[in-house]
Amino acid sequence: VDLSVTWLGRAMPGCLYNASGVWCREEDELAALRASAAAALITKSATLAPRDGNPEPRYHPTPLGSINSMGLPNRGFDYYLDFARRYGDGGGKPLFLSLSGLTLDDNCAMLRRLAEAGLPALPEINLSCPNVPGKPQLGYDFGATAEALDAFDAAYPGLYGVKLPPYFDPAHFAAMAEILNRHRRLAFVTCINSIGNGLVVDVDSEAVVIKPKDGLGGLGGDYVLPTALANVREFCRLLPGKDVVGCGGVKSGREAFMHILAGARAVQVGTCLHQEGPGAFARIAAELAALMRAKGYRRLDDFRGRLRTL
Ligand SMILES: O=C(O)c1[nH]c(=O)[nH]c(=O)c1Cl
Repeated sequence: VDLSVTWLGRAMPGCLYNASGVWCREEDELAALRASAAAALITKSATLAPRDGNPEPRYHPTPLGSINSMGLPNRGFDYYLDFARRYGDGGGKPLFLSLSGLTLDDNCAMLRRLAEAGLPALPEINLSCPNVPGKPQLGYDFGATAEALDAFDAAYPGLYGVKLPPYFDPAHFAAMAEILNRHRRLAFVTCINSIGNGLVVDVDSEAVVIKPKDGLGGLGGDYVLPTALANVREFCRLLPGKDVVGCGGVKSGREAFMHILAGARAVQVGTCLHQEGPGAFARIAAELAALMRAKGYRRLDDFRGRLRTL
């Protein structure tokens, strides 16, 4: 079976890669991803200047997934741009740079610098970080999102994507789609980021499990799979001509299959990668291939977007 993906004028040897933020903050982590069965790489969301992020504990695994309030710890844009310069074409594995400026000007400055560098790396602009105290998620402010995308178009001449927060209402899917469809070079959306501001409680300690925001953090893993699939399927329907990358709750070939059935062009792995490490990509790919073989599918196009309704 063939798990390869061709999109954005690039070819990927498979369909799985990391979710931004997981195993991608440091150069050695990115090198491990590149050496793994991941079919692409994306860097930790960059701010213009380096950041330490929120106080620890700020990540906590649970039986059903994870909660995090990292607070955008990253090495700063120059570090990831330098990595991208030395990455070249990555031996056939596309590189994406996640950008999460604290202001619109910062995002535009990073986009301009990326454009000037003239590298194959593509930006995935993060509209959905839920964990910077005092900073609301851009993706939940439709006016601000519309303004930001106009500025991104002016700052960056190439193809770009955005990382969206989960939406939970058809009116919101429609409102976002109306805005996103105004932008021809906005070539892909990644659905979803963590479900923001959940609260995990430890019965024994009678306490929360992470320090920032009195325990509030973004949820990942099993908690988010149905929401992720809904966002993938709705935006595939509402954004003709754009690609949707599925992210959320992928821990085996089965969830990867679900995301592609819902329409995903490619699939990102977050919480499961954090817990298992880069070996997860070979395992999930093998499971997906076995599932495809059992169903008589030879390539992803044989079933992508074919989710049946009743
Ligand atoms: O706290 C974080 O660094 C973080 N955590 C998330 O779950 N999603 C994001 O986009 C970011 Cl930027």
